[in-house]
Amino acid sequence: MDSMSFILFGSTGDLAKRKIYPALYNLFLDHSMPESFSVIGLGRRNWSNEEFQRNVEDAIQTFSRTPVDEDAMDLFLQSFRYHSLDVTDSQGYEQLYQFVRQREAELNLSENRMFYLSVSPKLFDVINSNLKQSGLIDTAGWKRLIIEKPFGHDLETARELNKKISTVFDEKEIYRIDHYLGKPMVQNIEALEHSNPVLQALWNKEYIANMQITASEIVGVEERAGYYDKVGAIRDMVQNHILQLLMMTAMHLPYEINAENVRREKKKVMESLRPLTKDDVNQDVVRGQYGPGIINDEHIQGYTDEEGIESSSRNDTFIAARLRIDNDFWKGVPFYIRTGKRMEEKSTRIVIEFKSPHRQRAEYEELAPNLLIIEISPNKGVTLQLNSKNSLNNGKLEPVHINFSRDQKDLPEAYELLIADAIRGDQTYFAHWDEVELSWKWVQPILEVFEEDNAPLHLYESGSMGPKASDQLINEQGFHWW
Ligand SMILES: NC(=O)C1=CN([C@@H]2O[C@H](COP(=O)(O)OP(=O)(O)OC[C@H]3O[C@@H](n4cnc5c(N)ncnc54)[C@H](OP(=O)(O)O)[C@@H]3O)[C@@H](O)[C@H]2O)C=CC1
Ligand SMILES: O=C1O[C@H](COP(=O)(O)O)[C@@H](O)[C@H](O)[C@H]1O
Repeated sequence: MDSMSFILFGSTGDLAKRKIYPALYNLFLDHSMPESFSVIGLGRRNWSNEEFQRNVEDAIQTFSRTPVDEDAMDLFLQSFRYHSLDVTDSQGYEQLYQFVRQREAELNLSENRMFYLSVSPKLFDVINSNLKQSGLIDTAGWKRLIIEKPFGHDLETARELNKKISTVFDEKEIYRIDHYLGKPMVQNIEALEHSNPVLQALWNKEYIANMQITASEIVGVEERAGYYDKVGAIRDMVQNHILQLLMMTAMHLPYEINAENVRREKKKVMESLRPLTKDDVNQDVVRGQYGPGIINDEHIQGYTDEEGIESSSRNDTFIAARLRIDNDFWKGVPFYIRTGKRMEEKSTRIVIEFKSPHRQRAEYEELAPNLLIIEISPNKGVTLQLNSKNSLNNGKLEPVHINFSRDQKDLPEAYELLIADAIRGDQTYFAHWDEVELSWKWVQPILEVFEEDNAPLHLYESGSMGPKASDQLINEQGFHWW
């Protein structure tokens, strides 16, 4: 693996602490970091190297999935240095450049530089311009950019951001993080289909009645009122994570799994996704907001009573939608998605409901459908629902479940898998610009209808599975949510 500098903008922030340091540490333990590397943490605060290293160690103690090994930790931290920089100050980049080069010389590193933007999206642009002016990107080795979400606020701002970034980094150098793509069970979808001829043969419109993607959360807006009230579930979850799950599930399997092929097939899914007009939105999309309720015996206040949220807020904390993919594989198969906060359970899953062939025998009429359930998080596993005779119940046909689940703690975290891929230069599980643009294009009419407040806002009880209108949406085709 190439030696490299990992230049982390936002190294004193929440994401770095909860996800990035634990991921780097586990990769280090796993020998998935280059033999020599330098991590340069950036932020405005005036930390010494020792303070920085102590913070990194504390973060790993608190958030790593594996226990800390003191010897390994000491070795790991030797690569970490802190450099104070206000990213809006263009003068400061010269010093940063000198510092990066100094560490490259000390550690005898090749000039491979990974720039990780773990800062507010407001700063993406200024960092990008300042990198362009500085010598940092003129390297004899590779340069790569890992960029956090959200990538734009709507179609237009996403395009502007991409245009600017593209003046500094080539598409092959841009790693847009969507942490759902790093989840092991999401990366398993294509393997499941590829390696099981039984599933491969059934994975199409002939055999599938509908597909359902659910990402329900128990948590509410938490401490992110300022951010969340401006974005809602549609931008926070649907435009990125949910549409990525849709692409991963619906893409036609390429013969060879590599970044180019997977991204080409995902793009095709988005190109075939039937666009919504603003008039369609009320038919195919349900907007909800949580009201008060009870979760785990605890009284929960409604969204508009949360700190930092205006009592008049019409923001969406829940979205359900019906989507159609107009290609040869999926024509006629409805895809249903739903996501929301303050729901009954935390669960991200994909459920594939198979068609029931015409029945000859009356006893088969009441049969449950066959289902393939892919549990993504927090449980990770696959369940197949079949029907079988129960000899303890007069030979009645009843649904049975064949399932396997992975031991949760052994599985790498999404950030581990994604950072490892970026270090190796593998873009398969990063969002290509085409996917991001097509996703914004698809959600744009919904954003506009919501902006104009031209869609009902259905209140749902905290602790429920969303508003009744979401059940009605799926009932229209004779289905229900699994
Ligand atoms: N936290 C999370 O769980 C998730 C976060 N994200 C994304 O990750 C990114 C970072 O989020 P998060 O860590 O939560 O944010 P925080 O607010 O916790 O951290 C922001 C970081 O930016 C630095 N910063 C702010 N202004 C400047 C400046 N002018 N110059 C230099 N550094 C600056 C801060 O350092 P200092 O104060 O020292 O200047 C701090 O390190 C965002 O894009 C967010 O959307 C995505 C998914 C989940
Ligand atoms: O990106 C985000 O994702 C989380 C949900 O992620 P998960 O891995 O816990 O399923 C969501 O809570 C947050 O609002 C959103 O910004």
